Amino acid sequence: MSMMSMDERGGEQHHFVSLEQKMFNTGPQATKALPIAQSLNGSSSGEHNNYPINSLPPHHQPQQHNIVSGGGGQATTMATGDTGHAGNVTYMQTGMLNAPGVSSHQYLSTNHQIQHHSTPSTSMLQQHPSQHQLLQQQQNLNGNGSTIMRSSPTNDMNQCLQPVSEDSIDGTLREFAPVHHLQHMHHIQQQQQYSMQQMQGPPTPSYQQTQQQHLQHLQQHNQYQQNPVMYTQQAQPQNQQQQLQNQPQQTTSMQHINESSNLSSAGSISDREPEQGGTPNRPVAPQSSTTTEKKARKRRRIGGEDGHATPKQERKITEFINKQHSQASPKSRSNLQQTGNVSNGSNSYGAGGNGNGSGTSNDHTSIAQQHDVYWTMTNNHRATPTPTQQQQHYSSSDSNSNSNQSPPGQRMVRMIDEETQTEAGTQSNASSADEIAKRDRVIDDFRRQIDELQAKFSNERRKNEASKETIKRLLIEKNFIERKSLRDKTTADTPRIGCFKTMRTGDSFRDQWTDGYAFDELEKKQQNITAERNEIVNASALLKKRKPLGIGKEGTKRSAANSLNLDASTNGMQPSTSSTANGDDAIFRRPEEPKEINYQEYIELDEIYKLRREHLKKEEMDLQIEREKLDRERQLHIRELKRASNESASTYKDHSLLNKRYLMLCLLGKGGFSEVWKAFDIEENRYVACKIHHVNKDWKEEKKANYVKHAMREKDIHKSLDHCRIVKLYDLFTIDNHSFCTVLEYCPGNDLDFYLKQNKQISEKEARSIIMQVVSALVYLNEKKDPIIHYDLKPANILLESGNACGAIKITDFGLSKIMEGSEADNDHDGIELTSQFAGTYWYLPPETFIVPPPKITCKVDVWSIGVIFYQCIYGKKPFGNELTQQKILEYNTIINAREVSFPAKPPVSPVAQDFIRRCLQYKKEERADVFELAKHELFRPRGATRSSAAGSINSPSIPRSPSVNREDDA
Ligand SMILES: Nc1ncnc2c1ncn2[C@@H]1O[C@H](COP(=O)(O)OP(=O)(O)OP(=O)(O)O)[C@@H](O)[C@H]1O
Repeated sequence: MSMMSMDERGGEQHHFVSLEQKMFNTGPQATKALPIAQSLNGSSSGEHNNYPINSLPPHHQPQQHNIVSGGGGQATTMATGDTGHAGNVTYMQTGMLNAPGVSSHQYLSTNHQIQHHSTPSTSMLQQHPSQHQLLQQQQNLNGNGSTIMRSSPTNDMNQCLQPVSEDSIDGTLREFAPVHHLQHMHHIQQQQQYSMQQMQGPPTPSYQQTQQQHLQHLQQHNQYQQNPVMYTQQAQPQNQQQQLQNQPQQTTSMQHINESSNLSSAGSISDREPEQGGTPNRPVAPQSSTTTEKKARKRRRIGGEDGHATPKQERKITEFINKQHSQASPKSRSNLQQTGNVSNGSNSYGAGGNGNGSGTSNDHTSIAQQHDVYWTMTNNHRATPTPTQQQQHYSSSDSNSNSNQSPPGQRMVRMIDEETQTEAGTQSNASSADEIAKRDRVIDDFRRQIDELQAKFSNERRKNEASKETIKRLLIEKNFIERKSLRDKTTADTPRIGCFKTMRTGDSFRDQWTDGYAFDELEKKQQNITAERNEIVNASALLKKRKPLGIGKEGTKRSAANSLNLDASTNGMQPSTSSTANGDDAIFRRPEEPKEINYQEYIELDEIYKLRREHLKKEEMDLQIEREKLDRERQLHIRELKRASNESASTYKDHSLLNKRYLMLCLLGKGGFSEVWKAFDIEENRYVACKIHHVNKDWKEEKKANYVKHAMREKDIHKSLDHCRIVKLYDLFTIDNHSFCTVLEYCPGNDLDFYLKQNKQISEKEARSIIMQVVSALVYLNEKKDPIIHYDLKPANILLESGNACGAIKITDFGLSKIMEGSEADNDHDGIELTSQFAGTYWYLPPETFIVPPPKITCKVDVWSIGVIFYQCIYGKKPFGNELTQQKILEYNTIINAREVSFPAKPPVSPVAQDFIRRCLQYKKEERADVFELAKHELFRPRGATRSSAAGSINSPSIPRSPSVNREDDA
């Protein structure tokens, strides 16, 4: 029965409530049962006194299973039925047993009563006390009565998971269970008969027989309890054989069972009954409502109409498995895990039981809920049970006593009777047995599939975990190698490039940079060049003095004479001096009179000096390049020294795994209150940049709160952004009380600031490419419903993916960004309040942000920043306050006075680029271009597009185009 029909069957439930009431209304006989069982268990509470239930074979335990595993009798009480037999007598009993203060032994006692009641010749109510005596005797005979009779709650939980309801999808169990059940019931019956005799006279030999049989039976049960799997496996082949190979025998056997004890049907009936409509008076259609067919129907629901599982059905089973596994008691869960077959129930009795009702895990809850309701109702009725109700309850468990029942009980009896008849009809139907066998095979197939999937899944999970571990290990290994090579390189470079040395300055010690030998070498080279240049200058001057007179006019006349005066020792570079024999002359040497050189010699020397000068110039240029290169190396070297120093001082240096997934690899950089780590996300298998924000412990609470507020706002803004030119924010998590981490898309390469420091300036083309991408990102930010002002656009926040100016860029750091919410955005001249004046980087902020009090700001703040960045890229310096510090900029009101931008003559820059810069750096924000205007600027017009169309467009360039300065791509 579906959950729906369960709900719809409120009346039926009520019916069982009535039965429950009856059960409580047992009169003196019934009340005797409780103390008896309690005394057996030595417990007064009776909560877990499972005296009889433990002595029952597993197939007797659906009710008990429900009782115990329900943990209060709620959730799993109805676990037996994928058909949700709310109208099941068993459920009713179970529900009752779940009640506080009502123990399972009560149920069992009652159950036994039911069995006795089924014997027409005996009155159950009379027999009950003697039954208890018999059982006590039985315990004594066993000598192990306590073990058999009592069980811990945990055992009960295990038993719960071991199944055994009539709904079991394991046909074998189905066959096995009733036999065992019947045998047991039969023994009890015999015992009861004997007890009757005993009251009349001494024990008879038949009692001995009975006792022996019962002993055997109890042993059998013990065997099952000790090892349900083995027990089941032993039982299974016989039953399978019966099913698959010898259908007639099976039928006979079943008939025999029914003949030998009609009690056998009690258990089955209780489960099947609701399938017949839940109304006892409803006529039973023999063909359609046979037990086997109902079983088959249940299986069909589990296995599919055609006997093949659909994915959905498979999933359902899996769900059940998972759910059941999660519902199982810790002990039983561990048992299941130990088997390595959590959800598989195909091989063992117990497991089969677990698989029982596998398609109904979802139903369990609802059934349990119903049960809950039921139990509430039951409790309400407990106070006023009536004898009739009790009678009805007993009747409901007895399939053969319908003829003797009072009208309310008769309904149930009739139901049971119909069920019994149906079963008999079923047993004679060989084709149904075939069907069952077929279904069983299908179910086995499903179980195998589930096994395989489970195995596959756990295997994949294991592999996945192993892969993660391997990736982590390899990354760490690689990182160790990289760190070592970086360290080695730094160490090797240090003497050449330089290092920080701790120097004393006044009272304090400071790290001071000391250049390495490469700089000394460069200096020496420079000195040599300078000396050589001086020599050439002097020699050239002398040569001019010795210039043959005739040159030009009478050069040829003197050339011959001068040629003799050349001093070989000076190699034509120095004016020659010669000493005379005179000692005075030797001491006070007088420069000799320059000897005359001939015209030819003069020309040659002059040529040589010129060439040498040119050569020196080239050498000096090379030296300059070398120096610049060395400067860059020094920058990198210093950066690496600082980075390595910060890295080794960081708490995350030992490859910390943050948030269980981010493996810290190397420190990328350290900002004011943050450090950015290159990390690997082992969940997503990608590199990320983890920006760890540290809140200073010594800060006042207000400052801390403000910092966190900003960070959270940054996160909120940033997380909503998705644009290829904007670094993505993946995650944010707290690390401890003073730090949290934002996880960003990793951008290999440097930021533009570092690149510009390295290269001073870049070509207009490269700069244009970068600016075009930045504008594209800004357009995106401005097209949002609530536009966003970045407010901190600067080269340091433009990341170069390829590490140079030729590739893609991404903008980052939304720490100062602002949302222009609602209507504010609509009014271009209005804007939003500037709440964080003087935050940001002053060289890149527009004049309005320095005015006190500040006017409202708009997205044109970012437009100004773009103008400054573009200018800096192509001219290698900032347009305003280039040489000043932030402090000085404030002091001198540099930006407030930045009314007009001027362009250096060099390098030559196209007027379009200059116009673009002018449009950005308009002093008044009202006259400044907005982002959309910039996006349409002629600067970004593709090559080949006609200028004429653009000339009169929105840009209306304020400067006429100079024919001499063209854009590079005009050519
Ligand atoms: N997503 C990223 N991918 C790669 N490197 C990054 C990323 N974000 C930042 N970095 C690098 O990390 C370093 C530090 O970044 P951070 O933003 O903290 O620097 P900062 O701007 O100097 O600090 P602050 O945020 O205090 O202004 C920089 O070198 C930057 O290039």
